[in-house]
Amino acid sequence: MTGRTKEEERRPDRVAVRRLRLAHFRNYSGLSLSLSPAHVVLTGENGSGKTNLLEAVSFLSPGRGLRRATYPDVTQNGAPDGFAIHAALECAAYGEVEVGTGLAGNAIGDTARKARINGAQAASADALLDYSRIIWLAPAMDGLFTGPAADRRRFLDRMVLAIDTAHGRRVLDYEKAMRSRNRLLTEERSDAGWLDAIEAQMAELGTAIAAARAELMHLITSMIERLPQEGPFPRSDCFLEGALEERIASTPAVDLEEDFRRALRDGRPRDRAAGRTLEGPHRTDLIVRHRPKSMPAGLCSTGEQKALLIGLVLAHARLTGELSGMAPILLLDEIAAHLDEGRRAALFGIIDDLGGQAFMTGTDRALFDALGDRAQFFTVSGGTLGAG
Ligand SMILES: Nc1ncnc2c1ncn2[C@@H]1O[C@H](COP(=O)(O)OP(=O)(O)OP(=O)(O)O)[C@@H](O)[C@H]1O
Repeated sequence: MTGRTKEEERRPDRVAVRRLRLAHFRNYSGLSLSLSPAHVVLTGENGSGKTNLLEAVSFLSPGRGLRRATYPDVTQNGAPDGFAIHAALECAAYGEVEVGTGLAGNAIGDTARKARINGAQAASADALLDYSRIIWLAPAMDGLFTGPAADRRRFLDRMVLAIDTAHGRRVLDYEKAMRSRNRLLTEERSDAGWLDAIEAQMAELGTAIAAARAELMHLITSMIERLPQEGPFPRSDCFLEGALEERIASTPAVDLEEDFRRALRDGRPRDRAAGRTLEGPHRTDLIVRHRPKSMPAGLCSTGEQKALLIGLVLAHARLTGELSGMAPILLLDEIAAHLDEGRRAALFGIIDDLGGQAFMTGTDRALFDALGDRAQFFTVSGGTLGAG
């Protein structure tokens, strides 16, 4: 007997950043911070380093973080030896673990960022997903529903990490194979055998990517169904517009991988003329509709889009917690300032209920007063932190 109720047994474990050290990251020459497991509120003037700190935490997951910055950009101006981020994470499931990441020297590119777990180099930054899940919401995402499909695809692919930690790597491998195919097609006498091999790889990866996205859509839709009808953030209807994903839903019996491979082969003259691959999961779009208004998200007002996005991100956070067993660390950049008092209180209630540690920023400390001792407060100024 554990003495825990069924409800408690289902609750994901809290993962908390207990120590954070930064070296040469953005405007932080060096930072050493001890934290309690409570939420973290960072307030300070514009340009003081609040978002930079959230960005550093976002680098404790694979990918290019909440700003999608290049690694030279996040390295402090003038620092010759790259940047380093170290954190001690605490979780009931594994105790405490030291994770680290950084970039040495002038290395650039997605594969260059290294990850260390308890001092040992990991095969890739994907290993960080075994110790925490990090989900963010930042002002840069405000145009998600009106901007390019590529941004929504990236958002979608990050959501898929909730069910498949290898998904990000698969997407990168697919894109690399596609770039090789595009290059080969432009050559005057391209090697047909080589093209066959690349297309077979694209078909295998592309079908797996589409299947994982379709599965995620199914799960997120069921999660949204379980949320209260009259919550503070509107519910969304999400679906995928993409040939492969649609066929997975409508004709599951077909051998999609073989179909896609054949489509790529048959499409060579068309793609050669276009100078790029015109069919595949790299063209998929995530369509989001505002359910109460029955309207495409892109047609909603700025405030409505923001509320819809918050709702979607919180639904994803809940799903991630349920599937991984770890309540995600939330990075909420400049969110509280855009909400009225009622919605702000509701947001604080939801993040408590999700069970994870949340990092929040704003210029006005008073907006977070309601958190009381559920949060630790810091003021940020010129890349240094003081008690808030
Ligand atoms: N590579 C870098 N090296 C040194 N400083 C940098 C680097 N990149 C950005 N900065 C500085 O970091 C500061 C911005 O910090 P940040 O975006 O975290 O501000 P913020 O506190 O979130 O501000 P706001 O309230 O305006 O969003 C700017 O002054 C910028 O010049």
